[in-house]
Amino acid sequence: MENVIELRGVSKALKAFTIDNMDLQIKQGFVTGFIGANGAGKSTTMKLIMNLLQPDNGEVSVFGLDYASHEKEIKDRIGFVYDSNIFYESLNLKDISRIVAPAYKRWNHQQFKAYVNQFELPLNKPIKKFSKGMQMKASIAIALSHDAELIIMDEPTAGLDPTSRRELLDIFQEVMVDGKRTILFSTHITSDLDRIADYIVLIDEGKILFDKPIYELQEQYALVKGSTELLDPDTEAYFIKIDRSPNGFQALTKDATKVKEVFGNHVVIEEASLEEIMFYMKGADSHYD
Ligand SMILES: Nc1ncnc2c1ncn2[C@@H]1O[C@H](COP(=O)(O)OP(=O)(O)OP(=O)(O)O)[C@@H](O)[C@H]1O
Repeated sequence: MENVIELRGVSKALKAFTIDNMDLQIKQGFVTGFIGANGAGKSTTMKLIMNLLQPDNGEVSVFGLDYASHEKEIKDRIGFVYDSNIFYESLNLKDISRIVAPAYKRWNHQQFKAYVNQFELPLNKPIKKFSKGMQMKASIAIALSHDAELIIMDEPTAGLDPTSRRELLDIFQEVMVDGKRTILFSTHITSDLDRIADYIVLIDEGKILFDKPIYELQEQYALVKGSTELLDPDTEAYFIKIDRSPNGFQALTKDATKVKEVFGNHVVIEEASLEEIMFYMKGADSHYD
């Protein structure tokens, strides 16, 4: 199985927001970072993947299975971290592990205790008295303690201090070592992705703009600066978006090699960060790849 998650022609209309005919494949054995502006549709897509929302049209399959007949099996094999606390607030971690454990076939209490120790979480304190970062760590400890093959996390590093964030990224790398697991997580902190992501999916206004290996983004995408005199309808075609100013233009290209070939030393070509790619891709056509 190459794709652990597949969305085919998925549409979902919410009040003022639509996901229209979305296709998405998440590859097994890799870390995929899910990025996009506020309100772009990351959480909505993840809820569709988790069957917390049902599509109006199209198909969602996870591990090659559909939710209609395999919901329990699919959920058993996923570790899910949602962006708000889903546990009963007056319970503590001891109670929660007791309640959560029987729900999973392969709950590993030793593993759970190890994460609780590593994250320095109190076992007897009610979750409502945890800080936001502690609540996130608690969700992550549970998600990583039942031998899940697929780990889906909605902004797991939000609200964590820099040391905890780094520690968590190291843990994500550790859980990926056996090559069998898959991680999909959304984040606004693009430096997290530079550290651990293999693939990047960019979403904007409910549409997937691209789904690419991160090395391909680093190799092919670039920021180009030059004089506006170089621009005409033919040369503009090499760019996704062009910013013009009295001093010249700055643009994003997805074909740095071609731009070098065409413009030579007349332009300056710089590496584009994920943030810059996101900025320039906003409002671009769907599947601009
Ligand atoms: N239950 C709902 N009913 C109606 N609209 C909703 C619902 N949930 C989300 N939306 C809308 O869908 C859009 C996408 O929201 P979503 O939470 O998926 O974005 P996001 O990319 O996760 O954003 P952020 O980065 O801010 O978390 C937003 O405009 C939001 O207002």
